[in-house]
Amino acid sequence: MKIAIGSDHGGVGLKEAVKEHLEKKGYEVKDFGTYTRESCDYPDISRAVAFSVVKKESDLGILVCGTGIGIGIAANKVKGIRAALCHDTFSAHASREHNNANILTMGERVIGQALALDIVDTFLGAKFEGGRHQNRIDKITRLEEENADVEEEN
Ligand SMILES: O=C(CO)[C@H](O)[C@H](O)COP(=O)(O)O
Repeated sequence: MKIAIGSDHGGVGLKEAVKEHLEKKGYEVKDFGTYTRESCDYPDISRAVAFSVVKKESDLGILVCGTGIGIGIAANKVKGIRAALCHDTFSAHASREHNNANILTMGERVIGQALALDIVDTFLGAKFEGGRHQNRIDKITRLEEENADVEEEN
């Protein structure tokens, strides 16, 4: 399985830990940066990881910033992305099983590394259940189309 990862300066420590963890487990990891604590803008990283996922170059993505919030908000602007902020394992498996999330986001300034790695394992190990949840995902997808219609009207 190919996993795209990325972070801003506020999440680079946890991103590096996630990368090492995944590589040890045999995942193919595509790292979109950043690589240092030098300040950068998280939407640039969201864009790179989200595009890798929607273009199917990667199966799933993992994004880390200080809180996990901004980097997820930006990723969710990309059509086809369902980024889920998870700081507990219940949310991590539910985000896959119910929401078919394709990007996990976390905040390095919020949770410890051991919990974060459990969340990563839980997210990657869970599967979308389909059924009634597929109808809801289809409605989310239709919202993206409606947004495009609104843009055309203006
Ligand atoms: O969590 C974040 C976005 O949601 C960023 O990591 C955070 O805003 C960066 O802050 P600063 O520039 O003060 O280091």
